[in-house]
Amino acid sequence: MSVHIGAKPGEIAERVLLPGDPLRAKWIAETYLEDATCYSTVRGMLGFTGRWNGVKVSVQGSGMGMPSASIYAHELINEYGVRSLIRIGSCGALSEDLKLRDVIAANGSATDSNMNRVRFDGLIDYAPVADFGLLRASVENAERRGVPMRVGPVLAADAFYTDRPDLYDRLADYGVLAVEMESAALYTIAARFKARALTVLTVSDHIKTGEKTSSAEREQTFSQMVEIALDTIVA
Ligand SMILES: O=P(O)(O)O[C@H]1O[C@H](CO)[C@@H](O)[C@H]1O
Ligand SMILES: O=c1cc[nH]c(=O)[nH]1
Repeated sequence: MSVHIGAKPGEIAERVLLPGDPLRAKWIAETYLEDATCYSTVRGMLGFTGRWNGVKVSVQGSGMGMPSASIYAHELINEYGVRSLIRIGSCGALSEDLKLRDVIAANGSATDSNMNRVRFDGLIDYAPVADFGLLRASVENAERRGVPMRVGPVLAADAFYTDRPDLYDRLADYGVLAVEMESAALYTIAARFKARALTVLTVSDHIKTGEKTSSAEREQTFSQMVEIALDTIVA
């Protein structure tokens, strides 16, 4: 077991889905995975392993924000040998032409986090990007399922409640689709340790219109995103 994950060696698959919400992990395990078992309850950040289309897959809660998600990505890759990670999260739409429940694949991730400035001594603005193979497979799987998934950059923000909504407008002008809180750290850690990562998101709220889904809907109803991610992680 690692410090933050209570699994024994071999209990976690090489392919992992990462919802921020541990109860979304539980719902996915119970709804989609065959023979799912819970391998970790450490800090309530639940993790499960089962099979999707006969292939071993794990689903691990990663918490909210880049410090939390970084811990899970680091330990999964370095202590459990995980090779492919797909974050499946909720996000706030910045782009006017997105609506509630639209699905997005994040090909790149802008961020206001200081983590990569520390990594590169403030000398480089590192560009965290998705693994191209996973991204391409997710597009193919979305098309096969008839889901009109958008592909584009997102913002990984440190703060959920921002004092700078003007920056969201500026980012939208530059084609940034939505805001969430983990993708930049996931892409960076996967690159550093030679793993593959992708982020697929569902629009849970719209920053411009104020429309929003409930917390129960965010936990248990974003099924198109989950199905695309499952098809992609086993591809
Ligand atoms: O729904 P999840 O995966 O937690 O993702 C989004 O929701 C949380 C904020 O409500 C942040 O973690 C953000 O990235
Ligand atoms: O990080 C997030 C997630 C969902 N909605 C937001 O506005 N921000």
